Amino acid sequence: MLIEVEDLRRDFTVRRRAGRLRRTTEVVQAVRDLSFTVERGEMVGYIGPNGAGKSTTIKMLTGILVPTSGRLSVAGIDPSRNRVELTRRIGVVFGQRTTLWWDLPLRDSFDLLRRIYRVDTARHRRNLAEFTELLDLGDLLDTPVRQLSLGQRMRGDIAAALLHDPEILYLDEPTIGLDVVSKGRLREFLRRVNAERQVTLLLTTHDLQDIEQLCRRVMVIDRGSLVYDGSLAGLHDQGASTRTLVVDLVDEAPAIDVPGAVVVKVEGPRQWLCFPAGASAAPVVAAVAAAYDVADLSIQEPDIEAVIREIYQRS
Ligand SMILES: Nc1ncnc2c1ncn2[C@@H]1O[C@H](COP(=O)(O)OP(=O)(O)OP(=O)(O)O)[C@@H](O)[C@H]1O
Repeated sequence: MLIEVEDLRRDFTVRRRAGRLRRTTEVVQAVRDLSFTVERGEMVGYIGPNGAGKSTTIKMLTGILVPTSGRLSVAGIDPSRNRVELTRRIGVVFGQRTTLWWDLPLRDSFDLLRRIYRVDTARHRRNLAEFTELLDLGDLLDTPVRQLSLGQRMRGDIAAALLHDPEILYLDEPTIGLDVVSKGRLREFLRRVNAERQVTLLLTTHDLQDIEQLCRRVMVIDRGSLVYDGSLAGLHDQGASTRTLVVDLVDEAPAIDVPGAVVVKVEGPRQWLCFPAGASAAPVVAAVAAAYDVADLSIQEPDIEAVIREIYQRS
Protein backbone atom coordinates (compact mmCIF):
# COMPACT_ATOMS: atom_id res chain seq x y z
CA MET A 1 0.00 0.00 0.00
CA LEU A 2 1.31 3.41 -0.88
CA ILE A 3 -0.82 5.34 1.61
CA GLU A 4 -2.09 3.84 4.86
CA VAL A 5 -4.27 5.79 7.25
CA GLU A 6 -5.61 4.22 10.42
CA ASP A 7 -7.88 5.83 13.01
CA LEU A 8 -6.46 9.20 12.16
CA ARG A 9 -7.61 12.12 14.23
CA ARG A 10 -6.79 15.79 14.43
CA ASP A 11 -8.27 18.17 16.98
CA PHE A 12 -7.91 21.92 17.07
CA THR A 13 -8.36 23.90 20.24
CA VAL A 14 -10.04 27.18 19.47
CA ARG A 15 -10.63 30.05 21.88
CA ARG A 16 -13.94 31.78 21.58
CA ARG A 17 -15.26 34.92 23.19
CA ALA A 18 -18.09 34.26 25.58
CA GLY A 19 -19.38 37.63 26.67
CA ARG A 20 -17.31 40.77 27.05
CA LEU A 21 -14.38 39.42 29.00
CA ARG A 22 -14.75 35.70 29.28
CA ARG A 23 -13.20 33.36 26.81
CA THR A 24 -13.88 29.67 26.52
CA THR A 25 -11.89 27.03 24.77
CA GLU A 26 -13.52 24.52 22.53
CA VAL A 27 -12.12 21.48 20.77
CA VAL A 28 -12.92 21.12 17.07
CA GLN A 29 -12.55 17.58 15.77
CA ALA A 30 -11.43 18.40 12.22
CA VAL A 31 -10.71 14.75 11.37
CA ARG A 32 -11.78 11.71 13.38
CA ASP A 33 -11.61 7.92 13.03
CA LEU A 34 -10.33 8.23 9.50
CA SER A 35 -9.09 4.98 7.96
CA PHE A 36 -8.29 4.23 4.33
CA THR A 37 -5.57 2.87 2.08
CA VAL A 38 -4.52 3.91 -1.40
CA GLU A 39 -2.66 1.64 -3.79
CA ARG A 40 0.03 2.74 -6.18
CA GLY A 41 -1.38 4.09 -9.42
CA GLU A 42 -4.85 4.91 -8.13
CA MET A 43 -6.63 8.19 -8.90
CA VAL A 44 -8.78 9.00 -5.90
CA GLY A 45 -11.22 11.87 -5.52
CA TYR A 46 -11.49 13.26 -1.99
CA ILE A 47 -14.59 15.34 -1.63
CA GLY A 48 -16.80 16.86 1.03
CA PRO A 49 -18.56 20.11 1.94
CA ASN A 50 -16.67 23.17 3.20
CA GLY A 51 -15.02 22.55 6.54
CA ALA A 52 -15.37 18.75 6.25
CA GLY A 53 -11.70 18.07 6.96
CA LYS A 54 -10.17 17.63 3.50
CA SER A 55 -7.34 20.14 3.86
CA THR A 56 -6.58 18.92 7.36
CA THR A 57 -6.22 15.38 5.99
CA ILE A 58 -3.94 16.49 3.15
CA LYS A 59 -1.83 18.55 5.55
CA MET A 60 -1.30 15.47 7.71
CA LEU A 61 -0.48 13.36 4.65
CA THR A 62 2.15 15.87 3.58
CA GLY A 63 3.60 16.25 7.08
CA ILE A 64 2.60 19.90 7.58
CA LEU A 65 0.27 18.98 10.46
CA VAL A 66 0.93 16.42 13.17
CA PRO A 67 -2.03 14.10 13.91
CA THR A 68 -3.56 14.17 17.38
CA SER A 69 -3.69 10.38 17.23
CA GLY A 70 -3.75 7.52 14.74
CA ARG A 71 -1.33 5.94 12.33
CA LEU A 72 -0.16 7.30 9.03
CA SER A 73 2.25 6.00 6.44
CA VAL A 74 2.97 7.50 3.01
CA ALA A 75 5.38 5.60 0.77
CA GLY A 76 6.57 3.85 3.93
CA ILE A 77 7.31 7.16 5.65
CA ASP A 78 5.70 8.73 8.70
CA PRO A 79 5.02 12.21 7.27
CA SER A 80 5.36 14.30 10.41
CA ARG A 81 8.59 12.58 11.46
CA ASN A 82 10.38 12.53 8.10
CA ARG A 83 8.86 15.42 6.27
CA VAL A 84 11.98 16.32 4.31
CA GLU A 85 12.44 12.77 3.07
CA LEU A 86 8.76 12.67 2.14
CA THR A 87 8.91 15.88 0.07
CA ARG A 88 11.13 14.10 -2.44
CA ARG A 89 8.48 11.45 -2.96
CA ILE A 90 5.41 13.66 -3.27
CA GLY A 91 4.20 16.64 -5.27
CA VAL A 92 1.60 19.13 -4.13
CA VAL A 93 -0.51 21.51 -6.20
CA PHE A 94 -2.84 24.12 -4.73
CA GLY A 95 -5.27 25.71 -7.16
CA GLN A 96 -5.66 28.76 -4.93
CA ARG A 97 -2.02 29.68 -4.49
CA THR A 98 1.19 29.15 -6.33
CA THR A 99 4.30 27.40 -5.11
CA LEU A 100 6.37 29.23 -7.74
CA TRP A 101 8.49 32.33 -7.20
CA TRP A 102 6.32 35.28 -8.10
CA ASP A 103 8.98 37.54 -9.60
CA LEU A 104 11.04 34.90 -11.37
CA PRO A 105 10.52 33.56 -14.87
CA LEU A 106 9.09 30.04 -14.86
CA ARG A 107 12.38 28.63 -16.07
CA ASP A 108 14.23 29.99 -13.00
CA SER A 109 11.60 28.61 -10.64
CA PHE A 110 12.01 25.20 -12.24
CA ASP A 111 15.78 25.47 -11.87
CA LEU A 112 15.53 26.38 -8.20
CA LEU A 113 13.30 23.37 -7.64
CA ARG A 114 15.87 21.16 -9.33
CA ARG A 115 18.44 22.33 -6.79
CA ILE A 116 16.11 22.05 -3.82
CA TYR A 117 15.16 18.48 -4.70
CA ARG A 118 18.67 17.72 -5.96
CA VAL A 119 17.31 16.29 -9.19
CA ASP A 120 19.85 14.85 -11.55
CA THR A 121 20.46 17.41 -14.36
CA ALA A 122 19.80 15.03 -17.26
CA ARG A 123 16.59 13.78 -15.70
CA HIS A 124 15.45 17.33 -14.97
CA ARG A 125 16.12 18.33 -18.58
CA ARG A 126 14.17 15.34 -19.88
CA ASN A 127 11.20 15.99 -17.62
CA LEU A 128 11.20 19.70 -18.35
CA ALA A 129 11.21 19.07 -22.11
CA GLU A 130 8.33 16.63 -21.80
CA PHE A 131 6.18 18.81 -19.54
CA THR A 132 6.94 21.94 -21.58
CA GLU A 133 5.55 20.20 -24.61
CA LEU A 134 2.57 18.49 -22.99
CA LEU A 135 1.54 21.57 -21.03
CA ASP A 136 2.35 23.98 -23.82
CA LEU A 137 4.73 26.05 -21.70
CA GLY A 138 7.28 26.80 -24.43
CA ASP A 139 6.39 30.46 -24.88
CA LEU A 140 6.00 31.06 -21.16
CA LEU A 141 9.31 29.85 -19.77
CA ASP A 142 10.83 33.33 -19.77
CA THR A 143 7.77 35.07 -18.35
CA PRO A 144 7.70 36.03 -14.65
CA VAL A 145 5.04 34.07 -12.81
CA ARG A 146 3.15 37.21 -11.81
CA GLN A 147 2.47 37.96 -15.48
CA LEU A 148 0.93 34.58 -16.20
CA SER A 149 -2.82 34.03 -16.48
CA LEU A 150 -4.42 31.72 -13.95
CA GLY A 151 -4.51 28.83 -16.42
CA GLN A 152 -0.90 29.37 -17.47
CA ARG A 153 0.26 29.60 -13.86
CA MET A 154 -1.62 26.41 -13.01
CA ARG A 155 0.18 24.57 -15.81
CA GLY A 156 3.45 25.92 -14.47
CA ASP A 157 2.58 24.78 -10.95
CA ILE A 158 1.72 21.28 -12.12
CA ALA A 159 4.98 20.97 -14.05
CA ALA A 160 6.83 22.24 -10.96
CA ALA A 161 5.17 19.62 -8.76
CA LEU A 162 6.18 16.79 -11.11
CA LEU A 163 9.74 17.70 -12.08
CA HIS A 164 11.29 15.62 -9.30
CA ASP A 165 9.33 12.48 -10.34
CA PRO A 166 7.11 12.18 -7.27
CA GLU A 167 5.22 8.95 -6.69
CA ILE A 168 2.18 10.75 -5.30
CA LEU A 169 0.61 13.98 -6.46
CA TYR A 170 -1.83 15.80 -4.18
CA LEU A 171 -4.04 18.24 -6.02
CA ASP A 172 -6.18 20.72 -4.12
CA GLU A 173 -8.81 22.30 -6.40
CA PRO A 174 -6.55 22.12 -9.47
CA THR A 175 -9.18 23.37 -11.92
CA ILE A 176 -10.64 26.19 -9.83
CA GLY A 177 -11.24 29.31 -11.92
CA LEU A 178 -10.17 27.70 -15.20
CA ASP A 179 -12.22 27.87 -18.39
CA VAL A 180 -13.75 24.74 -19.88
CA VAL A 181 -10.98 24.17 -22.43
CA SER A 182 -8.19 24.62 -19.86
CA LYS A 183 -9.94 22.27 -17.46
CA GLY A 184 -10.22 19.64 -20.18
CA ARG A 185 -6.56 19.92 -21.11
CA LEU A 186 -5.45 19.73 -17.52
CA ARG A 187 -7.51 16.62 -16.86
CA GLU A 188 -6.12 15.01 -20.01
CA PHE A 189 -2.58 15.74 -18.82
CA LEU A 190 -3.28 14.28 -15.35
CA ARG A 191 -4.72 11.11 -16.89
CA ARG A 192 -1.56 10.77 -18.93
CA VAL A 193 0.77 11.33 -15.99
CA ASN A 194 -1.13 8.66 -14.09
CA ALA A 195 -1.12 6.16 -16.94
CA GLU A 196 2.42 6.66 -18.20
CA ARG A 197 4.30 7.48 -15.03
CA GLN A 198 2.13 5.54 -12.57
CA VAL A 199 1.83 8.65 -10.41
CA THR A 200 -0.81 8.15 -7.73
CA LEU A 201 -3.26 11.04 -7.62
CA LEU A 202 -5.26 12.27 -4.67
CA LEU A 203 -7.56 15.06 -5.70
CA THR A 204 -9.74 17.35 -3.61
CA THR A 205 -12.21 19.43 -5.55
CA HIS A 206 -15.65 20.96 -5.49
CA ASP A 207 -15.90 20.44 -9.25
CA LEU A 208 -17.54 17.06 -9.58
CA GLN A 209 -16.64 16.89 -13.24
CA ASP A 210 -13.00 16.58 -12.17
CA ILE A 211 -14.02 13.49 -10.25
CA GLU A 212 -16.24 12.06 -12.98
CA GLN A 213 -13.58 12.48 -15.60
CA LEU A 214 -10.56 11.40 -13.59
CA CYS A 215 -11.36 9.16 -10.65
CA ARG A 216 -12.76 5.69 -10.47
CA ARG A 217 -12.71 5.84 -6.70
CA VAL A 218 -14.23 8.51 -4.50
CA MET A 219 -13.93 9.15 -0.79
CA VAL A 220 -16.52 11.45 0.74
CA ILE A 221 -15.74 13.11 4.07
CA ASP A 222 -18.25 14.98 6.17
CA ARG A 223 -17.67 16.54 9.58
CA GLY A 224 -14.33 14.79 9.89
CA SER A 225 -15.44 11.24 9.09
CA LEU A 226 -15.54 9.20 5.91
CA VAL A 227 -19.14 8.68 4.85
CA TYR A 228 -18.40 6.92 1.56
CA ASP A 229 -15.41 5.14 0.07
CA GLY A 230 -15.97 3.27 -3.15
CA SER A 231 -16.42 3.44 -6.87
CA LEU A 232 -17.95 6.37 -8.69
CA ALA A 233 -20.58 3.99 -10.08
CA GLY A 234 -21.39 2.80 -6.55
CA LEU A 235 -21.84 6.39 -5.45
CA HIS A 236 -24.64 6.74 -7.96
CA ASP A 237 -26.43 3.71 -6.44
CA GLN A 238 -25.89 5.00 -2.90
CA GLY A 239 -27.67 8.24 -2.97
CA ALA A 240 -29.85 7.94 -5.98
CA SER A 241 -33.31 7.57 -4.56
CA THR A 242 -35.20 8.59 -7.70
CA ARG A 243 -34.96 8.71 -11.45
CA THR A 244 -36.94 11.07 -13.63
CA LEU A 245 -39.07 10.39 -16.68
CA VAL A 246 -39.35 13.46 -18.92
CA VAL A 247 -42.51 13.33 -21.01
CA ASP A 248 -43.28 15.62 -23.96
CA LEU A 249 -47.02 15.46 -24.58
CA VAL A 250 -48.53 16.42 -27.90
CA ASP A 251 -50.75 18.94 -26.06
CA GLU A 252 -50.59 20.62 -22.67
CA ALA A 253 -52.45 18.61 -20.03
CA PRO A 254 -53.03 18.55 -16.27
CA ALA A 255 -50.45 16.63 -14.21
CA ILE A 256 -50.09 13.08 -15.51
CA ASP A 257 -51.65 10.53 -13.20
CA VAL A 258 -50.08 7.07 -13.44
CA PRO A 259 -49.24 4.49 -10.75
CA GLY A 260 -45.66 4.36 -9.47
CA ALA A 261 -44.62 7.92 -10.44
CA VAL A 262 -45.24 11.46 -9.23
CA VAL A 263 -45.19 14.62 -11.31
CA VAL A 264 -42.62 17.05 -9.89
CA LYS A 265 -42.67 19.74 -12.57
CA VAL A 266 -44.82 20.87 -15.51
CA GLU A 267 -43.68 23.30 -18.22
CA GLY A 268 -46.17 23.63 -21.09
CA PRO A 269 -46.52 20.20 -22.72
CA ARG A 270 -43.40 18.89 -20.90
CA GLN A 271 -43.78 17.07 -17.57
CA TRP A 272 -41.20 15.57 -15.20
CA LEU A 273 -42.18 12.39 -13.30
CA CYS A 274 -40.11 10.95 -10.46
CA PHE A 275 -40.03 7.23 -9.76
CA PRO A 276 -37.90 5.09 -7.40
CA ALA A 277 -34.38 4.51 -8.72
CA GLY A 278 -34.61 0.80 -7.96
CA ALA A 279 -37.82 0.32 -9.96
CA SER A 280 -38.08 -0.46 -13.67
CA ALA A 281 -39.06 2.45 -15.89
CA ALA A 282 -41.00 0.13 -18.24
CA PRO A 283 -44.39 0.05 -16.43
CA VAL A 284 -44.33 3.83 -15.91
CA VAL A 285 -43.50 4.44 -19.57
CA ALA A 286 -46.21 1.95 -20.67
CA ALA A 287 -48.84 3.55 -18.42
CA VAL A 288 -48.05 7.05 -19.70
CA ALA A 289 -48.05 5.93 -23.34
CA ALA A 290 -51.36 4.09 -22.92
CA ALA A 291 -53.21 7.04 -21.39
CA TYR A 292 -51.70 10.11 -23.12
CA ASP A 293 -50.66 11.30 -26.56
CA VAL A 294 -46.89 11.32 -26.21
CA ALA A 295 -44.53 13.13 -28.58
CA ASP A 296 -41.30 12.10 -26.86
CA LEU A 297 -39.95 10.42 -23.71
CA SER A 298 -36.58 10.33 -22.00
CA ILE A 299 -35.21 9.10 -18.70
CA GLN A 300 -32.86 11.22 -16.61
CA GLU A 301 -30.48 9.41 -14.32
CA PRO A 302 -29.81 11.33 -11.11
CA ASP A 303 -26.75 13.49 -11.65
CA ILE A 304 -23.82 13.08 -9.34
CA GLU A 305 -24.40 16.48 -7.74
CA ALA A 306 -27.85 15.39 -6.57
CA VAL A 307 -26.45 12.13 -5.24
CA ILE A 308 -23.75 13.87 -3.27
CA ARG A 309 -26.21 16.43 -1.93
CA GLU A 310 -28.30 13.56 -0.60
CA ILE A 311 -25.27 11.94 1.04
CA TYR A 312 -24.26 15.20 2.76
CA GLN A 313 -27.80 15.72 4.01
CA ARG A 314 -28.09 12.17 5.31
CA SER A 315 -24.83 11.97 7.23
N1 LIG B 1 -5.65 25.81 12.22
C1 LIG B 1 -6.93 25.60 12.60
N2 LIG B 1 -7.37 26.02 13.80
C2 LIG B 1 -8.63 25.78 14.19
N3 LIG B 1 -9.56 25.13 13.47
C3 LIG B 1 -9.19 24.67 12.27
C4 LIG B 1 -7.85 24.89 11.76
N4 LIG B 1 -7.77 24.32 10.53
C5 LIG B 1 -8.99 23.80 10.26
N5 LIG B 1 -9.84 24.01 11.30
C6 LIG B 1 -11.24 23.55 11.41
O1 LIG B 1 -11.29 22.17 11.09
C7 LIG B 1 -12.42 21.87 10.28
C8 LIG B 1 -11.96 21.21 8.97
O2 LIG B 1 -11.31 22.19 8.15
P1 LIG B 1 -10.64 21.86 6.74
O3 LIG B 1 -9.94 23.09 6.30
O4 LIG B 1 -9.85 20.60 6.85
O5 LIG B 1 -11.92 21.61 5.81
P2 LIG B 1 -12.02 21.41 4.22
O6 LIG B 1 -12.81 20.16 4.02
O7 LIG B 1 -10.69 21.47 3.60
O8 LIG B 1 -12.92 22.65 3.79
P3 LIG B 1 -12.96 23.55 2.41
O9 LIG B 1 -13.72 22.76 1.41
O10 LIG B 1 -13.73 24.74 2.88
O11 LIG B 1 -11.55 23.84 2.04
C9 LIG B 1 -13.18 23.17 10.13
O12 LIG B 1 -14.19 23.21 11.12
C10 LIG B 1 -12.13 24.23 10.38
O13 LIG B 1 -12.72 25.39 10.91
